[in-house]
Amino acid sequence: MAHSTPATSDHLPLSPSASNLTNGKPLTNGKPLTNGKSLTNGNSNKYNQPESTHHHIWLITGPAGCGKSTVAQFIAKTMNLPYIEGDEYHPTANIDKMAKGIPLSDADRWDWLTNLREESIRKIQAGAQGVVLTCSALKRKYRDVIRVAPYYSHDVLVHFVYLHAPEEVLIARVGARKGHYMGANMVHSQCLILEPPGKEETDVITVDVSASVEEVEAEALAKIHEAIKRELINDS
Ligand SMILES: Nc1ncnc2c1ncn2[C@@H]1O[C@H](COP(=O)(O)OP(=O)(O)O)[C@@H](O)[C@H]1O
Ligand SMILES: O=C(O)[C@H](O)[C@@H](O)[C@H](O)[C@H](O)COP(=O)(O)O
Repeated sequence: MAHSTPATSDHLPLSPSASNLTNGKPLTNGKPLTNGKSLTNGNSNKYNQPESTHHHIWLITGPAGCGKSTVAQFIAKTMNLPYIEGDEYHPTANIDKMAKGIPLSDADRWDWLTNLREESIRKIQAGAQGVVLTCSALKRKYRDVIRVAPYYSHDVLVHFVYLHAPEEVLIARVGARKGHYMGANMVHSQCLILEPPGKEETDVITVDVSASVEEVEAEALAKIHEAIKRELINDS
């Protein structure tokens, strides 16, 4: 994937950079994608979710080993939505760095984050009802990069599903995972910079992932359904 010169670490990349998929143009002209029609039709619809008039970015977030990929694949499959694996969008330089145990800097992350936002919007514009995206999004300013998605595509709602567990649980899970560039030695650096979402971040659903995979998946799905129902109430 081609990447432009990274944005500097002291500003948020609110505008698309040269590498963005839209050539710097907003992805919509401010028109809702649905013309006000419902995107789904009750719980038995093909999306397996409550009726919604919005498109969604469901960002599954948290440090390495918290279960982002595991939970995201389940949610995407259950809700019949495309899955964007954030790890696949890192430039080689980032992967090489992480594989050597060197934490990424803010500057290393900006283009990655904007690309994830762009790819999410592109999939929605191509017809997806929503997307399920994995990204550690450890700091609030990283989450804010995704939060500006509605600026480019007005009816998109961004939700974060924040998976958390004690550091020792994360270290054990990353240590047991095979074939991933991220070593267990990286978990501590991630926990050091982690800014857990505060109460003011009202678009965040929090799930304790100390429980079994099945329990965590069920809780995340139930909380997503509740969030969609809350939207319906707010819209009415
Ligand atoms: N709730 C859970 N209980 C036990 N093991 C889990 C749980 N969730 C994920 N795992 C395992 O932990 C490891 C890390 O999960 P993964 O989904 O790759 O996390 P992330 O994408 O956040 O780094 C994987 O080997 C996965 O099978
Ligand atoms: O599965 C994992 O182990 C993580 O998702 C991991 O790959 C990593 O956290 C980011 O992709 C790197 O970015 P950050 O340093 O911003 O977390």
